[in-house]
Amino acid sequence: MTDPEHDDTALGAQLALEQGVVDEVYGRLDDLRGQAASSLAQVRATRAEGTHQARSERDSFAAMYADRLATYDAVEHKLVFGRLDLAPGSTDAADGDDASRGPRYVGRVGLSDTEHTPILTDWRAPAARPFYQATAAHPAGVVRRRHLTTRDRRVVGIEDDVLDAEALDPEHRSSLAGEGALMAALGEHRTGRMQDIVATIQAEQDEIIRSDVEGVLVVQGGPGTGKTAVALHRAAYLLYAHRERMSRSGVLLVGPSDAFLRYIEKVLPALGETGVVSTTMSTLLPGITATGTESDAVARIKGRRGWGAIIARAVAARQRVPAEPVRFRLGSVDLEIRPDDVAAARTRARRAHQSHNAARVVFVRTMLQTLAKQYAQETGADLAAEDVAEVVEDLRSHRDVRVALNLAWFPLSAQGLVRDLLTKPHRLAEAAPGMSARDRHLLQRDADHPWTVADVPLLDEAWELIGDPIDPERQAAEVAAAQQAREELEYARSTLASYQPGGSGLPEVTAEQLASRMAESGPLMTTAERAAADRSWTYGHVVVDEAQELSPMAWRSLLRRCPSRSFTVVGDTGQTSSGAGARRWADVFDDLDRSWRLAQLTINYRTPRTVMDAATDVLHESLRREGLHPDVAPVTSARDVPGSLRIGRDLPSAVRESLELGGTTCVIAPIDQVDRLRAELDAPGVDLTRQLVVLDPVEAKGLEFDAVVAIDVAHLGPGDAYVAMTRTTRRLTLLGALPDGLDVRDLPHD
Ligand SMILES: Nc1ncnc2c1ncn2[C@@H]1O[C@H](COP(=O)(O)OP(=O)(O)OP(=O)(O)O)[C@@H](O)[C@H]1O
Repeated sequence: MTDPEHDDTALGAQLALEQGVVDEVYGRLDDLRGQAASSLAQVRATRAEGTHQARSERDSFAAMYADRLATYDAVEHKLVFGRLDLAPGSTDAADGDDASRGPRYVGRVGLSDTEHTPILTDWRAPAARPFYQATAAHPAGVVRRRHLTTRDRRVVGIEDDVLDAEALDPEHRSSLAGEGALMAALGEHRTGRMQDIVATIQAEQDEIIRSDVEGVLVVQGGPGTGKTAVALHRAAYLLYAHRERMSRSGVLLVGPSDAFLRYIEKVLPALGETGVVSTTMSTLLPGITATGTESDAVARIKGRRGWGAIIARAVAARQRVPAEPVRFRLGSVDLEIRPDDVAAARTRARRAHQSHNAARVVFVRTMLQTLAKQYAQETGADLAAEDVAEVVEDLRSHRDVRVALNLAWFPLSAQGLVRDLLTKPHRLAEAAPGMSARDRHLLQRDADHPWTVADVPLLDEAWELIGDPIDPERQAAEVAAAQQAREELEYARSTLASYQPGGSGLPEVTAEQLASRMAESGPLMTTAERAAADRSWTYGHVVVDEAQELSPMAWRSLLRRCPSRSFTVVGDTGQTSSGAGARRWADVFDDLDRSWRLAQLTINYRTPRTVMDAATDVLHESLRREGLHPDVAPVTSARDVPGSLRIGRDLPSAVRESLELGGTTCVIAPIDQVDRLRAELDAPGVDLTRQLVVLDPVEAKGLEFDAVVAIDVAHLGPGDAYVAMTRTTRRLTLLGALPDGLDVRDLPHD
């Protein structure tokens, strides 16, 4: 028989014991923070004297200490959340740690005491893995796993999983206590900002987070299964486990919307990581923001695979051999630009395998030399090298030559080429002879139409083939910058050792990171900032969220950003709303990367079971009606909430009652109603930190709210209806036209 009073005392004693450990860890964090602050103050107080080198060194170290301070601040919340008790004699190959050293504490970062003894294990370290992976069937030497719940710096709860009950001594057995940390996290009110899940990552999620960095990993999972959370934690894990490679090349995260990027922006910093470039497809290319809209039919045409060949043909069409010789006069000599010579120069330039604009230099040089030879033949002179150079320069500046060579090999820009294709029917017909006249007609638009998201991969394709606009000054500056970067890396390597504080528990700063800060292009520019500004940057890893929305052309663009094909792709083909998006992952990846692998997530941590089951019925009904067969696996909700699904009476009362639950409420409606509803409810824009927002289903992708009021779900496509119905953590109220497939008999009507 259990004695409640004894249980309380035992729990109190355990809480006090854990508080002691947590205090020590925070004490160490405070010390390190103090050290970093004083180092920063010291560096800042140093007078920036003399050379550029000395100044940039000072700035770089100042930035490094400022970064450390920011990291210490970011990990403050829930710094310690786990404890592993290992069976006596069990050793861990990862760090040689063994049970005799006492329990192992797991937290956001790794910390050691002043004697260099580890006091906190980084959640990403191999030694922390059993915290997420150990089960009763496979305890991995763990006797007990303890979840610590802290508020501010206070331990307020403990919860134990006994993995090896045999090995537990009676004293330990009586100390088992605590509410489910996971359920507690799931039950919290939403704030409009995603929180990390580091304290409660589940085994199937951990498996994906730590999966091998190489290759394309596709994670399919229904709504709320933690795909976004897993993708972000995987990015943090890879930055930790492959720091050298990732700090040099960076990690790119592609999300569905700016609102989504704001929603998740706090997660990686809270995991101690800031070096990730976040973007949407609309802003993938530096200097271009796609704000235009267009019909789904047009987006679908633009998303088709064949555009690589179409754009290549459009570029090749600007490398032309004239039908007739072009005659001109240089001084008193008659010369001609002959079709055969142009054809030969064109072949030579094409063989250089460079972009159009870079190869143009080869073409022009070849043509000028050919014409200089013709000049020598015509004059019968045996020209010395300087004379040839002079003739070449005269030819280069000759107006007729310039015009003829431009016509033969036109200097292009990606924007100009794509705009021509979309606004000049003859250009598109020439480049896309296989496209139907109807599709070509659909694509045509006015020249001042803003870029759309479906244009971005076409622009990228063109940019790849055409290269940057020709700018000799910039080319020279790039060569000089590359030389300087090499020197700075050498310098950073040689000086870094003396500055590394050591024993801080934080990842060491690499020479590459330091050198990148010293770069002339801006002493405080990080790898991430430089990567974001450079279209041709190739990343160490790319994470793509809501990946089901991307077209085959968008995938081509993204694969270009990481030729080593290290990708984490998360999505749900049941939620696809773009006509150009994916219904089956094999259709996307079999063509792009044969070695792609699939992982599945099956537990919904967001949506109450009643709501999730109804959403699934509606999805299946609408897919059946539309004859669609996406790969969707069944999803089970981790919990239910009484009264979580209801039919509303009218908008004001549905919104009022939703807001009364506390936390956030979102009204989701077909796009043509959104403006009116925003005005009516005084909820303008997409500010997720407000208590009430109005969104269309595409804007709501990836987000979640305490309560959702979904209007006219019957008028939404299958993916959009599924998205709208699965955004809530507590209550879904349906208003207006109800979707087919919903069993309304037992539902409460307001
Ligand atoms: N292991 C976990 N511990 C605590 N919370 C979790 C866990 N896994 C997921 N969650 C929570 O569940 C919710 C849904 O997660 P997330 O947004 O990552 O799902 P998703 O699969 O991307 O959803 P969707 O496809 O519907 O946008 C989030 O609030 C997330 O914090």
